[in-house]
Amino acid sequence: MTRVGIGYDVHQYAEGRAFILGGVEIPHAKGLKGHSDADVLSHAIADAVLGALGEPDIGYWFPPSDASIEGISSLKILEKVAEIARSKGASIENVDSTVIAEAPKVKPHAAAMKERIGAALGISPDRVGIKATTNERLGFVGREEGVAAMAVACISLAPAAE
Ligand SMILES: Nc1ccn([C@@H]2O[C@H](COP(=O)(O)O)[C@@H](O)[C@H]2O)c(=O)n1
Ligand SMILES: C[C@@]1(CO)OP(=O)(O)OP(=O)(O)OC[C@H]1O
Repeated sequence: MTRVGIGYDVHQYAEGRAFILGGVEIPHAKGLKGHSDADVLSHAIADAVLGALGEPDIGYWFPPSDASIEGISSLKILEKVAEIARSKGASIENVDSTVIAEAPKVKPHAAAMKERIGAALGISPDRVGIKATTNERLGFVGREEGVAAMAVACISLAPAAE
């Protein structure tokens, strides 16, 4: 049986922070704000997989109130999500995503992101889709106040786990 899930996340730009997306640090004048490394793409993908698994969202597994996870790499979050999938006898078939950002350019880094996300999820990079678009300068993304990401995931469940 296959199941799908959807994820969405937004992070604000912040001075003095790294810009980490899909586990890759992209050189940029501003980074993203968060309790974690603020990897908006990995968070959307994590929620998509958790949704497909019928599990609670990222904030349940990694509460923003937990001081011990301050600055956590979101690749660790994806590794945990993959572990949850394995524990339920589920295979992650593929994930697809879109980053919505005026800057920086995502495309030059997409191959590296696919490698890192794939490794964290335990799937081949060719099962990780990463696309990007600007918001044509409209809204909070257009004003460069923040970055959004959306993702979908497809998983298959072994018959015993259905
Ligand atoms: N942050 C971004 C935004 C866009 N791209 C790439 O540019 C293409 C054109 O984007 P438009 O919003 O102008 O249609 C888009 O298809 C992406 O390939 C990007 O890399 N990073
Ligand atoms: C992983 C967490 C932990 O605080 O990361 P944040 O950086 O707070 O990011 P957000 O996407 O707002 O919520 C997810 C959180 O659970």
